[in-house]
Amino acid sequence: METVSDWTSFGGDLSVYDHESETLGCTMRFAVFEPPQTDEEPVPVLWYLSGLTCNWSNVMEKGGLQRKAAELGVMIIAPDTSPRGEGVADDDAYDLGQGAGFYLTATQDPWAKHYKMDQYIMEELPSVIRSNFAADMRRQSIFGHSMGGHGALVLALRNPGHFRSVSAFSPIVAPSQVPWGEKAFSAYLGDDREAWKEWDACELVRKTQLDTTILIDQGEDDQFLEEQLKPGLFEQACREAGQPLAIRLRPGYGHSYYFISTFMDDHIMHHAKALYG
Ligand SMILES: N[C@@H](CCC(=O)N[C@@H](CS)C(=O)NCC(=O)O)C(=O)O
Repeated sequence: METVSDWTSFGGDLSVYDHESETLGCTMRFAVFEPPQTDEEPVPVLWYLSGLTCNWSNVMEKGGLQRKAAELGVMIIAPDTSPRGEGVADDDAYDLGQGAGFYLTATQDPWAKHYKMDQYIMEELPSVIRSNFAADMRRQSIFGHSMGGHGALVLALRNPGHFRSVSAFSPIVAPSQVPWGEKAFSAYLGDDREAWKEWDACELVRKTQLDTTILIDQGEDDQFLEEQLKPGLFEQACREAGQPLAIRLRPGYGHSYYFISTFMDDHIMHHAKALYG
């Protein structure tokens, strides 16, 4: 693991690292915000998964998470959104390939060789965090934005009990039914739509419910709301399955980090309550 940058922020430490990922077969960059409490004892961990085109920097630079995470003693990890590098399959479009890993294991060429973001987030990166930081890995939660909201919901629903809480800003909740998801899943998983169900929050929640209320914030003026996000589909699936869900529509807000940073404190408080409860 190699340190790329290291800053003091709100009494804590915000640092960026490169490491060789065996799972993904490339060098990966991630950021960690360590709250000041890590000087005394290991603290719980909150994973933040970003959206299309993003890397570690979007949420760390624009999400406004440091003050609340420092106050409440939560470590935040911001991984990248896909495998990266010259030898890694890519596409010219912003919504496929590098920057658009969709937090799944691809089964189709040329993607299958490197695109295994779920394994990276669930197994390899946690072991890097456990070995190098004062992290209490028995207490983990997850949240994310857009494609990363999809990632947070899907990873929590595929691994019930692993995360103490899950939340999302403007998540892609039904990738099998919207253009972003249809494009990515066709490429990564192939044409068999049965295989898509394993990576679709609306499908997963019908089979598995979580023992925690899922929190979602969604801007009503989000340009992607009607075509790509469709939170009503998840609301209906949760209602039918008996999954507790708190979904809050926010008038006037869009899809950007101006929206995310507005409600960031709420989400960190939601997770801290579960992590310290
Ligand atoms: N049209 C946009 C779509 C991508 C987009 O809106 N990405 C969201 C996540 S789905 C984002 O967080 N972008 C980076 C940012 O706002 O910092 C682009 O090409 O960048």
